[in-house]
Amino acid sequence: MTATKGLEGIVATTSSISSIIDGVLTYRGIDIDDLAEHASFEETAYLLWYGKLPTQSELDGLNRQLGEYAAIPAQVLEQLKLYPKDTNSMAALRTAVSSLALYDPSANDMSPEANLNKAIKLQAQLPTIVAAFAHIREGREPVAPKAGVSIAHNFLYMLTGQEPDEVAVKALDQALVLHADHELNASTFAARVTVATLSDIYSGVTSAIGALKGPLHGGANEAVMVMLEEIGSIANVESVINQKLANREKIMGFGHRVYKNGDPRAKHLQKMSRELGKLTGNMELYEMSVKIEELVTGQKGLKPNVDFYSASVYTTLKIARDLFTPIFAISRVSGWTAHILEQYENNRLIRPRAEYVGPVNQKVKPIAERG
Ligand SMILES: CC(=O)SCCNC(=O)CCNC(=O)[C@H](O)C(C)(C)COP(=O)(O)OP(=O)(O)OC[C@H]1O[C@@H](n2cnc3c(N)ncnc32)[C@H](O)[C@@H]1OP(=O)(O)O
Ligand SMILES: O=C([O-])CC(=O)C(=O)O
Repeated sequence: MTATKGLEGIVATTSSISSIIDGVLTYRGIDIDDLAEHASFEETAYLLWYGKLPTQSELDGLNRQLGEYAAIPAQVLEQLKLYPKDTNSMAALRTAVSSLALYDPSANDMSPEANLNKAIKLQAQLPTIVAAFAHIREGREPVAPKAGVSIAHNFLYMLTGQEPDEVAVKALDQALVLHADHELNASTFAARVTVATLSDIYSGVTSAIGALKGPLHGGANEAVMVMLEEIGSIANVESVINQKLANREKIMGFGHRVYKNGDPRAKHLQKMSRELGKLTGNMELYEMSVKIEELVTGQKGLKPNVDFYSASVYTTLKIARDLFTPIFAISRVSGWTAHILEQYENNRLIRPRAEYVGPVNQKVKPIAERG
C-alpha cells in the first residue's frame, strides 16, 4: 500500500455532474463558456440538480420555490445575533447552516424528493444567512429577502438594503455560474464523504463549508484581496511579487491541482474585472492584477485560477473582503447538493486506506517508566 500525497490523480468516484477534460470544464456536458454567456445562475443550478436546462415553466417553478424558502428560521436569525461580532464569516455560515437542520422537520427524511427539496432550500437560504450576518455584526437589523428577483439581485439587495444596479446583478450572476460546480474539488469531496455514511444533507453541506473556508481552496479569493491591499498600488507590484517569489511564498489565486494550462473560468472573471473597472472609472485593481499575472506566469509558469480575478470583481462591486468566500459558498451549494443527491442515488461508504509509517512493535510501559 503506497499513499498518493493529496490523492493527486486518484479517481475516487464516477459522476455525471461536471467534467474537466483537456482543460475544458463542462456542467452536464455543457461548456462553462456557453453557460457563462447564455445561462443564469438559477438555470445553472437547475441543470446541476435535474441534469437538464429548465423550460420556462420549470424555471418559474424553481424561482417560486427559491423565493418561498429564502427567509431563514427566526431561531437561526436570533442565534446569528449571539455570535461574537468578529466571528469569521465562513465560521458563521458553517454554524448557521448546521443549525438550519434543527428547525427543518424534514432534515432526516432521506427520500429523494425530500433531499431535492432541501437542496433548493439550502440554495435559497445561504444568501440570506450571509447577508444577515453582514448586517448583524455591524449592529444593524438584517434586510429581509424579497421574492420575484434572482439570487444575485436578492443578495445584493439584502446586503445594501437598496435596489442593485443591473450591471452589478449581471456580474454577480455570472460569477455564481462560474463557481457553481467543479468536479471532485476538496469541498465537494468532503460533502460526498460525509453523506456516504448516510448522514443528512445539512451535515454534508456543513462539512463542505468547512473545507471551502481554507485558503488553499475557496478562502483564496479573500487571500488574493489581502495581497492586493498589501501591495497597495501598481508601483509596488513588481517589488512585492518578486520578493514573494524569491521567498518561495505562495501567490494566492495561482496554480491548480487539475489545470496546468490555465483555469477556463479565469478569463471570464478577468474580462468582468476589466469591464467593471472601466465602468466605475477605477482600473487600478484590474491593472495590478494583470501585472501580477504577468510576473507570476512569466517567472513560475503558474496561471490564475477562479479565485484570482474574482477578488477585484467583488471589491469593485463594493463587497467586503471577508464575504468573498461566503459568496463562493452561495454558488457552490448548488454543486455540493447535486453531488450529495448523486452520492445518495448510488451510495457506498467512502473509506480509503492509509499507508502506516509510524513505529511498530511497541509495548505499554508502566506509567512511571514513560519518558
Ligand atoms: C477554487 C480553488 O480552490 S482554486 C485554488 C485556490 N488556491 C489558491 O489559489 C492557493 C494558491 N495555490 C496553491 O496553493 C496550489 O497551487 C493549489 C493548492 C491550488 C494546488 O496545489 P497542488 O496541486 O498540491 O500543487 P503544489 O502545492 O504541490 O505545487 C506544485 C509546485 O508549484 C508551486 N506552486 C503551486 N501553487 C503556487 C502558487 N500559488 N504560488 C507559488 N508557487 C506555487 C509549489 O510551491 C510547488 O513547487 P515545488 O514543486 O517547487 O515545491
Ligand atoms: O477543483 C479544485 O480543486 C478547486 C477549484 O477550482 C474549485 O473548487 O472550483
